[in-house]
Amino acid sequence: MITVGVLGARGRVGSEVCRGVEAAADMELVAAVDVGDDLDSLVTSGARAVVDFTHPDAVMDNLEFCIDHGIHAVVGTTGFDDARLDTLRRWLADAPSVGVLIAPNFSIGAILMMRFAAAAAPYYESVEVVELHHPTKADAPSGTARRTAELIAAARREAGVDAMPDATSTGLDGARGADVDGVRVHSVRVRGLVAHQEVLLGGPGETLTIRHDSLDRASFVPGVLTGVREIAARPGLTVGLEHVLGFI
Ligand SMILES: NC(=O)C1=CN([C@@H]2O[C@H](COP(=O)(O)OP(=O)(O)OC[C@H]3O[C@@H](n4cnc5c(N)ncnc54)[C@H](OP(=O)(O)O)[C@@H]3O)[C@@H](O)[C@H]2O)C=CC1
Ligand SMILES: O=C(O)C1=N[C@H](C(=O)O)C[C@H](O)C1
Repeated sequence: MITVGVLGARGRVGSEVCRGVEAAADMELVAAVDVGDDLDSLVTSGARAVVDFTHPDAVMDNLEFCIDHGIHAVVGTTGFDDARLDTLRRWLADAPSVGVLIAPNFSIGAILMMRFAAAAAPYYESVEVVELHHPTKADAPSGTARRTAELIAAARREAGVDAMPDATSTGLDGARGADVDGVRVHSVRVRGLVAHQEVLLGGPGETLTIRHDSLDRASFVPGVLTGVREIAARPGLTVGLEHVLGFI
């Protein structure tokens, strides 16, 4: 049995993960922690792995605690830039048996969408990302959109593709979205939505649209459980569930 603690256990995704862990025959939910609860319960309950779906402002403190206490971590919380990833690598260097998996998106469709977008990106003059989420989301753009834009930019750099055409010279600030590595990312926040993304690619006389929809937060749970099962065998830092799934 893998003993699992969940951080953010009363949240939208954390509560789904708790249900998933409880339903898994090879796992036991030993700690369900949210704001106001003591992180020490992760240690006293004997959690071998922790799942974190909390808040970008909270996740680094949680991870420092887990690494210090030799607990593996599977992390869905967003907000990881290069500086944060470097900090994690430094902490993990002092705890060589601990594994941390950071995944901007745990749904299989989103991972495939990112890979399809990166594969198609060098073949089109223009590529832009539109992400659409519920209005209670803390961050913009989404972690998934950032990662998608970075993958697109890397694929285009590697292929030696020219910069995208854009004649915009006047207008309102923000109208062209955020610039992530030279790729425009647009964030929509609308009540009723869960998590959705479109990658729009265009060349002379044609467009290609790659779209993924998470219609229910249950879409994230199988990927999280896979991460929990695999993390003990992956010491150090892993970024992206695709590595665990063997896509890369
Ligand atoms: N990688 C992926 O596949 C996915 C990632 N996410 C990301 O996961 C994160 C959480 O999303 P979501 O579930 O929608 O958010 P919610 O706000 O619904 O849930 C977060 C929960 O964590 C609690 N929390 C905040 N700080 C702490 C802390 N220090 N210790 C323990 N619990 C804490 C919150 O409490 P309170 O409300 O009182 O602040 C809340 O109950 C976001 O960063 C989101 O972008 C979301 C979906 C999929
Ligand atoms: O906050 C959310 O809801 C989601 N967050 C992740 C992100 O920022 O990419 C994953 C998914 O989009 C849902």
